[in-house]
Amino acid sequence: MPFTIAIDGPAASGKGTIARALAERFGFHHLDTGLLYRAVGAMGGDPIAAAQALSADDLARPDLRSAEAGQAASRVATIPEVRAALVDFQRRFAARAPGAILDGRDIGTVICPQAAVKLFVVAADLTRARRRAAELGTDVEEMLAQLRERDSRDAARTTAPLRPAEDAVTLDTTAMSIEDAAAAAVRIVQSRLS
Ligand SMILES: Nc1ncnc2c1ncn2[C@@H]1O[C@H](COP(=O)(O)OP(=O)(O)O)[C@@H](O)[C@H]1O
Ligand SMILES: Nc1ccn([C@@H]2O[C@H](COP(=O)(O)OP(=O)(O)O)[C@@H](O)[C@H]2O)c(=O)n1
Repeated sequence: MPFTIAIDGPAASGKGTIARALAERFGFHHLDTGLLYRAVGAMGGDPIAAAQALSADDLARPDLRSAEAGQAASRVATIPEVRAALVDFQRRFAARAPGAILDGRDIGTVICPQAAVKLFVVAADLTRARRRAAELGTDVEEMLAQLRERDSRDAARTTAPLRPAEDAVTLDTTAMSIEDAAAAAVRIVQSRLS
């Protein structure tokens, strides 16, 4: 049975960074599920048709990491049919041997409720805004407002809202370096692998 790790949490909390570190350490596959929604938002037109037609190649678009793509993703992510069209791709990925790590918003609650390990990665709003603004070279105050808007939309939607699974371990990375956060996540996974 492949080993699945679910990593959820608000924007720019450090999910992808931790997921990549775990993928490297344990030799597991990694899927940044946010790219699926970013690609659907970026494709324009009917988002439901875009989600149904999505292919892995669409995830390679260079413009998906922008703040605008994140906002567009968050808007299409409220549409139940968009979410339904993306479930199979994520679950097929989650079944890849020897193990798969998926990061997003609803992995531990909807996509992979049976995941062996569920992390809910959080950090203070301003910390997250500073990190993402540094990453994109944009203004911190503007990023803070954007992240707050996106996080509240993600948490308020009726379908697959952003929330920790009952059995998720919460990891607050506010005061952690990237190395500390990765080491903490590795320890959590190792405790479940043994
Ligand atoms: N613990 C940390 N300390 C400092 N910077 C971090 C930490 N974790 C992630 N980052 C940086 O913050 C930004 C957002 O991290 P990322 O892993 O992409 O977040 P998410 O996947 O949750 O959106 C990236 O530039 C990343 O390098
Ligand atoms: N599994 C997921 C992943 C992303 N999303 C949506 O897609 C947007 C972008 O996700 P992302 O993970 O790329 O965003 P960041 O956390 O990297 O900023 C989120 O704000 C959500 O609205 C989702 O609804 N479900």
